[in-house]
Amino acid sequence: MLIKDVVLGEDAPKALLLEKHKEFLLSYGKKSHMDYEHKMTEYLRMSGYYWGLTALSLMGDLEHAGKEEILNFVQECQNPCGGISPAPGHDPHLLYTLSAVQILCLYDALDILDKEAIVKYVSGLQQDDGSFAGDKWGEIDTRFSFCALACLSFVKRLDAVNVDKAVEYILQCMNFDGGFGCRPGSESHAGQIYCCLGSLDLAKGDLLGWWLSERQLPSGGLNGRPEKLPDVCYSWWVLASLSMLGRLHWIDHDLLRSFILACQDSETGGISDRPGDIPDPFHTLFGLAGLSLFGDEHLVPIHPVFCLPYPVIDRLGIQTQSLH
Ligand SMILES: COc1ccc(S(=O)(=O)N2Cc3cc(-c4ccc(C=O)o4)ccc3N(Cc3cncn3C)C[C@H]2Cc2ccc(O)cc2)cc1
Ligand SMILES: [Zn+2]
Repeated sequence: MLIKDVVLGEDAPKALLLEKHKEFLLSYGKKSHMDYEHKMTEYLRMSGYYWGLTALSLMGDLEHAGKEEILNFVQECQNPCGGISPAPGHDPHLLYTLSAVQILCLYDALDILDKEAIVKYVSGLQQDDGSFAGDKWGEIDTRFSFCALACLSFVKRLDAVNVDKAVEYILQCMNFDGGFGCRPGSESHAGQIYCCLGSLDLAKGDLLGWWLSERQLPSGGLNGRPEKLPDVCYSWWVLASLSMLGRLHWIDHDLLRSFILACQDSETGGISDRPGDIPDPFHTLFGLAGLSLFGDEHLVPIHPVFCLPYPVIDRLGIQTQSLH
């Protein structure tokens, strides 16, 4: 059977180009040609900051990013309803509320936001069936369950929502193949698995561990679903999920490491989804995060549920259920 995969070129990077990635992230958005891309990614700006800043934090370089400017940006994006927008003038959404909270955790600056307002916004998005809408427009997705429960965990207010109903709903999204989808009956996807496991933070199961380990291809890369091409960001979704399941060793670390290293851009720095593609902060974070989960000696260890460096989680004194 033909397996969809890529081939790692002989000239692909074999070492982690840390300094290049720091340059890539610190200069991202400063270049003139960024005007168009900058405008076109305004709708995800808050998440873009989270991805870039967390990647820098993994490389121990957060202090070189403009803290004051970023904290002001976050404050500008909080709405009276308590929700946070991706950029000033955009609607608040759970995705960007989580990104903002994660950014503030990185800087130990949660206090600059109205926490009660955030709690009210997040709890107000839970539906009768336990699911969460992403914003006032009502799209339901297990990604938003994760955003809600992670946000409330950071501010230690999980009591503000019906966690049992949230878990009950997520379990309804578990498929026959052990995976999870966006809503009951939706196809299994590694990203949703990450979100559901993170939300549940309880589920175990060889069936799911097996489905996840089956994501590794001969190139060493991981795909998000059977028959799909490998992609660096699945290194995170799959590995973080396996880490939560206590089955991280079910993936060949060396093979995946060589795939991630091959996805680095040795010219500009940054990591792309597959070898030879354009790098971006999103894949740079999740490539580094995958290596961090493997315990790369050059990277700060990352928490598999909160996707933030362990020192940040430890400093916040947040306990997550020990899964193994
Ligand atoms: C360039 O095309 C996209 C497509 C989807 C998105 S997204 O916001 O819905 N999103 C995150 C994402 C971000 C980027 C990206 C480029 C530049 C930057 C600056 O910070 O970030 C690129 C891709 C991307 N995707 C799409 C993707 C990645 N790998 C395969 N695909 C199809 C993921 C997508 C969904 C998402 C995942 C995690 C998350 O925390 C938020 C959103 C963004 C740009
Ligand atoms: Zn990707």
